Amino acid sequence: MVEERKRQGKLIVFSAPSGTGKSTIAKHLLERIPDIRFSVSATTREKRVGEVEGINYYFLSRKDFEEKIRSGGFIEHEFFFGNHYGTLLDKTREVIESGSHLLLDLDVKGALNLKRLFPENSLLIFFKPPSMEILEARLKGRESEDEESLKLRLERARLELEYAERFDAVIVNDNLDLTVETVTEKVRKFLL
Ligand SMILES: Nc1ncnc2c1ncn2[C@@H]1O[C@H](COP(=O)(O)OP(=O)(O)OP(=O)(O)O)[C@@H](O)[C@H]1O
Ligand SMILES: Nc1nc2c(ncn2[C@@H]2O[C@H](COP(=O)(O)O)[C@@H](O)[C@H]2O)c(=O)[nH]1
Repeated sequence: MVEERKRQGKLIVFSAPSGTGKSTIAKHLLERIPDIRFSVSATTREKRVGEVEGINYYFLSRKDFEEKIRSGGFIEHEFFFGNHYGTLLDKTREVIESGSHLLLDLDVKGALNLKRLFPENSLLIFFKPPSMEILEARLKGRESEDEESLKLRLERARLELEYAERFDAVIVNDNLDLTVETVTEKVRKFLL
């Protein structure tokens, strides 16, 4: 008897300058397509008010994160804003081998590295803010950053925007409802 191989899940990657709206859009997409799971990354940054271990991130000490890098525990990892961020190998494997799809929220370098590892099985979506002024207002409105962190994030935003054209799709996140509609349609097509 020929054993049928289980279909592997696909990877959807969101990237955008910090504060553009990735997490907000992700929340809506996950409500609309239940077959997608959110990839919980590991980070060494401080937990924000309201964030929950294992839901938003796995919050690791710098020592533990660096130990995990050495033992090959990450598919990809990057260091920016003074902290490590990384996608856990075992969690990712578990989800895609179960046949569920995975939504990842990664910086531009992490996203492009993932594309190299999964060229056929990944869709990279880049979100642009309508303008730098609106991006700054969104970051300030979130009340999550101090002056220094705000400055770092806006500086990095300019650099990240230069990577947009390397992505499979680029969407300006102006009107949230419209963005969610557009993304949902693109993702549904990709998952067919
Ligand atoms: N289309 C939109 N119009 C107005 N405000 C928005 C829109 N999308 C997101 N926001 C708001 O902008 C702020 C930043 O959004 P969010 O936290 O989702 O960004 P992010 O890209 O995930 O940031 P980070 O990369 O730092 O996690 C939030 O307060 C969110 O409510
Ligand atoms: N390369 C990776 N980038 C990641 C990962 N997890 C999150 N991120 C990116 O970090 C920034 C900042 O996040 P914040 O929670 O501190 O605001 C954000 O733009 C994410 O896209 C990861 O595992 N790898």
